[in-house]
Amino acid sequence: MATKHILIVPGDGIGQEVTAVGKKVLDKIAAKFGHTFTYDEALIGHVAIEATGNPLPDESLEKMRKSDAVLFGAVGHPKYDNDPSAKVRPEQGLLKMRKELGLYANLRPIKLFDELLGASSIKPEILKGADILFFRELTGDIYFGEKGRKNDGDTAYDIAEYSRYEVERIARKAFEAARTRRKKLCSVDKANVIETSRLWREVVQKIAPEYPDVEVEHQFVDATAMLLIKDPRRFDVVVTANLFGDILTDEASQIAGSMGMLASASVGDGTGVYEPIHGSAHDITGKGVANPLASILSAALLLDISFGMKAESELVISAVDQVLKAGFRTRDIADQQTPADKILGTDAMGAEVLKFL
Ligand SMILES: NC(=O)C1=CN([C@@H]2O[C@H](COP(=O)(O)OP(=O)(O)OC[C@H]3O[C@@H](n4cnc5c(N)ncnc54)[C@H](O)[C@@H]3O)[C@@H](O)[C@H]2O)C=CC1
Ligand SMILES: CC(C)CC(=O)C(=O)O
Ligand SMILES: [Mg+2]
Repeated sequence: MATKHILIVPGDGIGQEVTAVGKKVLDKIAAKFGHTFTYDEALIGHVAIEATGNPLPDESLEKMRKSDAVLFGAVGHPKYDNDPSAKVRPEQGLLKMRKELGLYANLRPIKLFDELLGASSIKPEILKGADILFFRELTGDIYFGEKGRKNDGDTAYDIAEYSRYEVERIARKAFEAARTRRKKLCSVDKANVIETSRLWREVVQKIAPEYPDVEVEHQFVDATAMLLIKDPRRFDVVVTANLFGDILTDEASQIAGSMGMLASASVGDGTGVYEPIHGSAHDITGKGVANPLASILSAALLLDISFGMKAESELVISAVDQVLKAGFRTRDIADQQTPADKILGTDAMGAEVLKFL
């Protein structure tokens, strides 16, 4: 029995809707296992800009630092997406949170629940058994380098930068994880063109002999985008830079059936942040149809990684599995065969998961 303090940071759009469900799952787990989870909430993103003018107020950051773990939703608002001139933006809050908390490793498990074989647009025989763990570097690359305009605003630039140290620490995490899985590591870069990628490959090649039990391959990012769809089962652990990891994992979400299925853990030097890989999804915000399973599975990662509560985490994953086996679906993972009465909204899906906890 443990006492833990969890910060709930729903953010914007469907972040609000799905994080509320993730919190209910944590509550139920605490009650079932006799743990005491205390909670607080903090602002980030558009809601924080509206309230304070700042996408990540100091107060939110302080609360994050003092918590044992953070359950985060998403940031983003249509108002900014189509206004390239906006200087203060919700996404700045997210990037600052990652940088300030030293969250350099973003683990994105691509796990296909068997019941969802039909939900993907990829053929079931190609998909069955796919199980990939992405390590996306999260505090470097083009997202954090100097950016700006010159020539009276007619030319824009973003600088991508990686140090040897930054590459090595994420690569080591990926090697360690591969050791506990199928012992295969694919390092993804664009070393045929990009200098940061050449450093990336050099570092991975240099430390690889320290992990002789792990089979390493290097792939270019463009080929990887193709191979993920052609033969997803060829991958075990994948390690890559921030931008490539962002794009490839949205693509890989189709292996799991939907963006609404993919959870992630952002970890590093300080408090771990657990977050769906999806954004604030303006197109479905407020409709009550968002899939809460990514937030629920993020809560499962939180229990496992930040609290060392393996049994609790496994129970959450098994509850999701049972709900899918019982035939319940949110709209994004329903297919032609799903009866209308099995297609649930966000809260109803959450309620079904709670029944199995
Ligand atoms: N981690 C974060 O906070 C992220 C924030 N964003 C922000 O989110 C906003 C929207 O960006 P988009 O490119 O539309 O990406 P998105 O991930 O929000 O949505 C992409 C598509 O997936 C669907 N989708 C996403 N999550 C879902 C769920 N749980 N259940 C059912 N369907 C789901 C959406 O309806 C949409 O059609 C932007 O402002 C963007 O900057 C985008 C990605 C990540
Ligand atoms: C604002 C973006 C960096 C968020 C995103 O797309 C992600 O983290 O996956
Ligand atoms: Mg993304």
